[in-house]
Amino acid sequence: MISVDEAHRRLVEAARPIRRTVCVPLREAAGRVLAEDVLATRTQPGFDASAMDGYALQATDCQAPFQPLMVIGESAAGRGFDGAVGPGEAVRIFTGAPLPQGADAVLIQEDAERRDDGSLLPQEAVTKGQHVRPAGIDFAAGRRLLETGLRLSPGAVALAASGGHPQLRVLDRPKVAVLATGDELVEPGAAIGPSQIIASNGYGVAALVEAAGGTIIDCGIARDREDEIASHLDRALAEGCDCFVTIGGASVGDHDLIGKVFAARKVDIAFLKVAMRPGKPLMAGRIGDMRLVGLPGNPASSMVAATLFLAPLVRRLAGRPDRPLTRAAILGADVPANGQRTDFMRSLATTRDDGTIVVTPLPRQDSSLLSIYAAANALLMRAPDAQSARAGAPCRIIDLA
Ligand SMILES: Nc1nc2c(c(=O)[nH]1)N[C@H]1C(S)=C(S)[C@@H](COP(=O)(O)OP(=O)(O)OC[C@H]3O[C@@H](n4cnc5c(N)ncnc54)[C@H](O)[C@@H]3O)O[C@H]1N2
Ligand code: MOO
Repeated sequence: MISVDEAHRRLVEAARPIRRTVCVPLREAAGRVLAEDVLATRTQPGFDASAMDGYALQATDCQAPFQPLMVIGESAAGRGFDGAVGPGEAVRIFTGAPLPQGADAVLIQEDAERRDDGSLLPQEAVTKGQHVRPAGIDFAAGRRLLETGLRLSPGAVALAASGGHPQLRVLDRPKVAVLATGDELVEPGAAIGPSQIIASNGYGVAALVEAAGGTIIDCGIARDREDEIASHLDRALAEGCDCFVTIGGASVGDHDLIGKVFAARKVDIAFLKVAMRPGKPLMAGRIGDMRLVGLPGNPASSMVAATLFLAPLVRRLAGRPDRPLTRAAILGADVPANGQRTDFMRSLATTRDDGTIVVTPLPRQDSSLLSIYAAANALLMRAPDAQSARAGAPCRIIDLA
């Protein structure tokens, strides 16, 4: 049995992003990871542009004592003025419109008096370049706008659009096959016999995988037969899955077959047990590039192990940056001394006005209780052999939301 940290090193920290890439339209690009640099195909703005509504003119014509200027035309966004602005002249201009030739500044309309004869009398002086956005002030053609490996934010997507890209090449989503195992399992909504239960864990695990950037291949439910489980594994391998996840059958009972299947398929084992509660019977390994994760069957065990290991693994494979797993909090209640395994207690965390997070374990910690797991918004992490601790003591939590 190895520690949580060592298991994390072997499974998560050893993983590298997958190499498959796909092209996606911009509308689907947010949140994806760029697979190549994005260069500007154009200069932005492509022309000197007005930053304000007002009048384009020559700054030397807009100094006290002010003289009237003749307004010779208009430049609007999308429809520039064709002529040139000479001495004693001005052009009505709007935000985003091209600065006409000859002009070198914009007088905002609040500082301009239009007279009955149509001429313009400035009320304030302007400096050369005032309220003008020079061509290329945002970026020039050829500039690298976004770098390979970046996770695309909404702003980055907009920048790619402005750079002239209708689609982007991004990393493919890691393909994660999920197989529930157990003779007792039926799908939700199906007829359920005596001594059967509903296969619920896969739904929670799939949601975690998808939130981490993976895509799910739902293998359904396998009976407790080695050959049946192994054939799902073989198919996942043949389909080029990046990860094959089993649920249940990871422990030591006669019908717990995942270890046997791993052995039969010569899985390169990373670990077979982790010193944690819940989730001790957690297995991991690889065959070639495909990672295998055997999650324990108890619902809270499955979800805790998937939160701690599978989701960060998928983030890694997806090329997303790692996130710190834990954060600081204080205890909202006294807690007893811990045993030898790292304990992850299903808990409620609340944030005080001063930002302090206060965490209180829920009253029942049995790993079969999904009602408790779903009510929790955090896991209180207790180190192996931790002493009992009083309310108010510092601690670490893992967010579940
Ligand atoms: N003698 C020992 N017995 C057990 C040990 C041990 O060390 N020695 N470990 C216990 C721990 S800890 C856990 S956790 C469980 C996990 O064992 P398995 O991974 O083999 O899980 P199963 O036996 O297949 O199932 C356990 C439990 O969970 C239910 N289950 C299974 N799959 C699903 C699913 N997809 N959705 C909902 N519920 C599921 C299953 O019906 C069982 O009730 O082993 C302990 N035993
Ligand atoms: O750790 Mo099991 O995962 O205690 O229920």
